[in-house]
Amino acid sequence: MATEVVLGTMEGTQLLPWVVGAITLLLTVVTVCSLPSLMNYWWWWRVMKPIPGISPCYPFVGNALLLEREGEGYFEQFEAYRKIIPVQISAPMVGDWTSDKPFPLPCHLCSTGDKWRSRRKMITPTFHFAILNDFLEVMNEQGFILLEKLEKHVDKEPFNIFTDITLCALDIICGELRKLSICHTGLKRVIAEKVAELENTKLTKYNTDMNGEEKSGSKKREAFLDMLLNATDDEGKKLSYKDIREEVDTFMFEGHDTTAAAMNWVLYLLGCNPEAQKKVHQELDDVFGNTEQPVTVDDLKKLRYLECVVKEALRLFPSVPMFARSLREDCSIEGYTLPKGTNVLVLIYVLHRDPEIFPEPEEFRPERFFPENSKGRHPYAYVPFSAGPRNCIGQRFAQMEEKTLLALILRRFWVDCSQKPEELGLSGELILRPNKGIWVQLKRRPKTITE
Ligand code: HEM
Repeated sequence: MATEVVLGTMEGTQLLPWVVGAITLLLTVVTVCSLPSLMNYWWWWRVMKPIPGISPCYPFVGNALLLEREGEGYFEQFEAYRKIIPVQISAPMVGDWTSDKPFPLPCHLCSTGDKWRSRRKMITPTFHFAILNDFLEVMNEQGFILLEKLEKHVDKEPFNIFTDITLCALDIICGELRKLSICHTGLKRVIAEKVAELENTKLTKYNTDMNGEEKSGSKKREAFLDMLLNATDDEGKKLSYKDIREEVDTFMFEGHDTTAAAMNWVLYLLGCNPEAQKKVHQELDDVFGNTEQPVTVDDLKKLRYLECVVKEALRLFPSVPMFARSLREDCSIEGYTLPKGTNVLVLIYVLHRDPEIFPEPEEFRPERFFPENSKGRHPYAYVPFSAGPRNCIGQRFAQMEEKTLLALILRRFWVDCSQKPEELGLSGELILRPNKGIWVQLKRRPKTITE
């Protein structure tokens, strides 16, 4: 027994140097491997340190955990700093997705470099004026369906209008795709059917042309999907199934949530500001008289006050309240240098509340956007659709949809809203929306004749 204990101790003593050696080696490898990151972090820390911000901010721990993460509080905390505020998670060692690496989700919105450039070029014609005008028909169609849904609320209790508007926006952007949004197998089948349909159309067109017949006067309305199927890059290459699926996902997401939120905010703001609503009604009466005809492109051009209302609502409640960029070169803001590679968040919500540019920023004043009042305003002081080459590709589509649906709704109804700002449940996520909905009361406008 005593011999066994002595032998065991000797084996343990012989193993000890191996264990110590292995641990030392491991620590050396870890230190050498993390040295570049540590040096980089130290350098970053030194450069960012002079910028006043949320304190305390400890190395590696950062200060992001001190941020208010909910709704209005999230944005309000930034207003105190106004121009620039450094936030460290434990940057730059984590979360560096906006640089050269693609975002983990495959979509146009999140793609970078050559993929984004090529996609953007292919898709841009889809948003051409002439094509957008075709969408006006869909917007009117869906708008009238929405009006019928709203009819049952006239002269009744306040109700949450948010879902009705959102579903209408969804129907406009994707028509038959709506039912397939979460089912990619279904989408694949629709794409295959569309490809076959397209080939058929080409064949029919060829036969017709060969027979010297006149082209049919009724131009078939193209849906987004048809346009994506026809899009080609510089070398004439078409998008693959996977590419189309990615783009459909992007349009479904970007193309309805944003406009739906924006229209809801307009109804909320007009419901709380009867004087502005009266001006909208006056304009609608001037343009449409007593009729309920579908809205035309010419009508839209005449709705100038409504356009200012839409702009002012997007100032106060920008559907996309912030966006991120990675700096390609060093940048100087307010005398502080932000080094190349820094990830920055542009807080549109805060930018649009700068009292030097928009006096009494919390007030809803569509007149701010009258041409005479916008003169001299910095072009980047108001950027609900972002700016530069990565700005919103759907801006004109969104403005057309907003004005059309709002004209249809407000032509027929008077909107009342007594919801207080604190009852909105503002959520500062990717899209700025009221978590508790928009509660309005509808009254029929006396002048309109329902068809
Ligand atoms: C009121 C409505 C809308 C607002 C406020 C809005 C706002 C924005 C903003 C701020 C961006 C830049 C985001 C970023 O850089 O991270 C953006 C990008 C984009 N938007 Fe919109 N959007 C609206 C409607 C639409 C619609 C209707 C569509 C499509 C039908 C659309 C499609 C896109 C796409 C594809 C991008 C990415 C562009 C690119 O990176 O090349 N948006 N939008």
